[in-house]
Amino acid sequence: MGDEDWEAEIIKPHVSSYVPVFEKDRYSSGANGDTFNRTLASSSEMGDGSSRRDHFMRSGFASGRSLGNRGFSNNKFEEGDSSGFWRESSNDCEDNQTRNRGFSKRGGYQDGNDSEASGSSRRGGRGSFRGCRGGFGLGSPNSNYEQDEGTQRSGGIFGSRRSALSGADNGDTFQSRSGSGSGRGGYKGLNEEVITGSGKNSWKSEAEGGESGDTQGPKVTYIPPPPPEDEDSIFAHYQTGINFDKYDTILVEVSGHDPPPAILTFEEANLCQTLNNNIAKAGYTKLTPVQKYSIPIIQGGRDLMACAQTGSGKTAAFLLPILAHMMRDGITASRFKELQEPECIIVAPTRELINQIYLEARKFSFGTCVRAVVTYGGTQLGHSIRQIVQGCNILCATPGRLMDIIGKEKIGLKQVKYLVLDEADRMLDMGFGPEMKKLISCPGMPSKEQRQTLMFSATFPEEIQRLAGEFLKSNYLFVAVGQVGGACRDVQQTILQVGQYSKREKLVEILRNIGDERTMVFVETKKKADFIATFLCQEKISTTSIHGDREQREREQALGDFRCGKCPVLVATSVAARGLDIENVQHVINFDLPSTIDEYVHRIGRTGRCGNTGRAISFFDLESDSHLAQPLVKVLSDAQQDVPAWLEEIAFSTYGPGFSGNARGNVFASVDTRKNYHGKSSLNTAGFSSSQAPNPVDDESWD
Ligand SMILES: Nc1ncnc2c1ncn2[C@@H]1O[C@H](COP(=O)(O)OP(=O)(O)OP(=O)(O)O)[C@@H](O)[C@H]1O
Repeated sequence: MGDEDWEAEIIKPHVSSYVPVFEKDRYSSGANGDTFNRTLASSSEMGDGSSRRDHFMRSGFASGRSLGNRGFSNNKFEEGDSSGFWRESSNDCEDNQTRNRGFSKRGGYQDGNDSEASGSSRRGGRGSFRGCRGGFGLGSPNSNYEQDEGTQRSGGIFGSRRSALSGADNGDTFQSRSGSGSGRGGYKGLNEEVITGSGKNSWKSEAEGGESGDTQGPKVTYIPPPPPEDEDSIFAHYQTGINFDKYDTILVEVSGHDPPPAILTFEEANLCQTLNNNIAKAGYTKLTPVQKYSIPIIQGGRDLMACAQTGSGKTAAFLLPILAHMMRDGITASRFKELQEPECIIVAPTRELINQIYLEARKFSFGTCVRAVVTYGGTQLGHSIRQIVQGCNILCATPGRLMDIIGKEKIGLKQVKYLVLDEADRMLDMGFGPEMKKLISCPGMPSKEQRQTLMFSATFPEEIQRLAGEFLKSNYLFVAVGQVGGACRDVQQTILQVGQYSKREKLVEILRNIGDERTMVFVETKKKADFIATFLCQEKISTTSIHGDREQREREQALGDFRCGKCPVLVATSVAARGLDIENVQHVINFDLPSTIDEYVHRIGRTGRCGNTGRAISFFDLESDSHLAQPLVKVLSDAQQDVPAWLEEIAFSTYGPGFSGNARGNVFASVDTRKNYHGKSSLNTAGFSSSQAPNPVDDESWD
């Protein structure tokens, strides 16, 4: 049972997770088809037309909820028991030792139960971090420990995972977040809505619980700010980097029957004038490899699984051809209807990512009659519904919220022609796979033969590829740009051996050297995100944080402050690992390495995007990260990075003499698995792959 999960299970109705924006100036201190046409070409070869070779706290301060009863002692973070500092391997309950500690010397933090309203004017002692509701230390030892985001956290994974817990020895009450949710059974996207029962209207969730008030927790009232209306903001973009043209040298492999030829230019895509105008306004002059191959495939009506490195333009690779089709075929202009029937549904695992995709859809559909709408958890359902009923051709949604809206009969599926799974490996793993299966078997959803299904990611474990067959037509095409699951070569990767007790010191040292350059710091748990953000705040490094225990408003604020540079450091859990496209992120620091190599690839892909360069530094803890040595060596060598000798040694000693860092192990799907698949499968009993897929109980707040 992972730490994160316990946290997520606990409901505390009123206190939000408040994690601050720390500002310096604010404080004084498929198994189908066995014959394949394979096209292996580098885009540059395509480019010169010659040879497609055929074979191939706001200041303020972090959440007291997470650390409410913990604190500092002697100006140090307490470093727990045998489970070690912040490994928190047992669970969130913690033992008595680490609870109920306040700051014995530093102090200056708020009572963990301050409300948002009251917290804004509070000041701690030493640090003067204002604006907190919550805060570290000083939480009431008898308070319900931890807090849920509210009604959207209910139900367990695949039903009632646990009912109730009583806190270890200290009187804390641990409430299962299941409550009525677990009673209803069903599946939730972690920290998110509950999908329940069967049949019409059986998806109860935040919507019904929160908004109609018949179940647990407070209403979700957050209404996100409206998207920008002015053209400059809609088309704001950052520059491609010096390595953008090098994309052309990446090998591309297309497998499956009868793939259409790649296109080399936007003109060849034969898009309508409005789309071309929008592409130009977005600053796109040249296609990226994944776009060169995916656009004609999608325009040709084929299903697609596409794997391309982080930051290489996968979003436009599906949006542009879908929009082109819509324009060509003509769509019913959006108009008010109680039941909307979108032609396209796009799902992605996190709220911020789906919102980003929505903004891209809005940008490319600017000036057309196509209306995109976004809906995601943590926001008021009524608001989403009001947006939807005004017209919806493209619905961008997180899975839980999507099922809610369908259950409320605001969205009908009959007209769906395009179903897009972004971060598809994540969407099909144990966390979201069941929900996606429900989606495709919803009443009205056209069968896979009748719709076009498109999957995109930078990573595609083999098991997940096999599962995907259920969603895709048997003749789907597989596009692999570079090594499937490989890291972006524009990211300079450094692995440092840092023991858990030295990590904070090292982090500060690195951040001081970095100065004001934008940096994402990844940690493994929500609590630690708060903790490290606070620590950096103490060190007077302007920091904010994002994780699943923060309210949506706070998450968006944090992201906004990071994007605009107000807070150059963002401490994040894996909720921010995938898809987020933030300008000018020059560094990623893995304070903790993630549990899977795929997650590592996604995390470091927040930098080095679109031909820009970036740096990733990862702390490798010998005690806990040895299992990653082998895949790390492979990722590093595939991306032509230096591999430290010590890491190779660990990889070798862990995996024996057969291991070669350069050999293709079974770490990644190197190719379309249909070619390797001989009926073997490592699916678990639920029909979902257990390997590679993040363990949902350890998982972060995916929506
Ligand atoms: N052809 C292009 N020309 C210029 N910029 C582009 C082009 N295609 C995409 N971009 C820009 O590159 C950035 C990265 O694109 P995108 O977010 O779609 O990457 P991705 O492949 O989906 O990454 P990830 O795997 O992290 O989700 C975006 O800012 C996007 O606007």
